[in-house]
Amino acid sequence: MPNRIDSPQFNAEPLPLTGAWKIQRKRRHDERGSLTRLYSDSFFASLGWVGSIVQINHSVNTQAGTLRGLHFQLAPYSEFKYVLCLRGNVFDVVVDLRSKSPTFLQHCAIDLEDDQGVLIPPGCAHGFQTRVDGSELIYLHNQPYQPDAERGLHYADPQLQIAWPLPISQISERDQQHPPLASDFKGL
Ligand SMILES: Cc1cn([C@H]2C[C@H](O)[C@@H](COP(=O)(O)OP(=O)(O)O[C@H]3O[C@H](C)C(=O)[C@H](O)[C@H]3O)O2)c(=O)[nH]c1=O
Repeated sequence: MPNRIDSPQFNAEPLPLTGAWKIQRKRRHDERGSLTRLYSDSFFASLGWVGSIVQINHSVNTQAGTLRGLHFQLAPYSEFKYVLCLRGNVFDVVVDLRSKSPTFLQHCAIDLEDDQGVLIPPGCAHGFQTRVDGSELIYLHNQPYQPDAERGLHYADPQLQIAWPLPISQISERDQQHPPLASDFKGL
């Protein structure tokens, strides 16, 4: 497992799932306010990111306890996803669905607050639960949104055993209805 990677604008720590990183943005303060860099192709290429940024999404979540996910896209639209927290605090979960991965079907959960983010490699599902009202995330994707290629895991799937921190306050109909993983699920 590579060690942490540092630059003047970021530092990145490897997560237990190969190719996933927790990223800390370094905020430059001065008397006017502050500046942070959200992304740079050289730094993210050093973490394994491939291709250009094809799409950027902004997720605004009114209530604490809101749960979104767990979502992933099937090949050929499986994607690198860089999820960064702009406001608030979220319990962020990445599930390894890569059939050949030593951490297949394992997940890692990390808290993200402002100036923190997570880089998620292709073949992983992503979801989060907000810990505070008004939590906002920005997503950078290296593949376009393809609804026909999108799939979901159920947040309470017994094969995943994810310990969500709060009672769920808001969740979409669709996210409540994802089927459980088949007991012989072979992965992606
Ligand atoms: C993701 C996406 C959605 N949409 C449309 C589809 C729906 O009409 C509406 C809300 O979509 P959805 O309920 O899928 O949004 P989230 O539940 O926040 O999904 C996201 O949250 C989880 C945690 C993720 O990791 C994914 O990036 C993403 O799937 O926006 C678009 O038009 N473009 C898009 O890229």
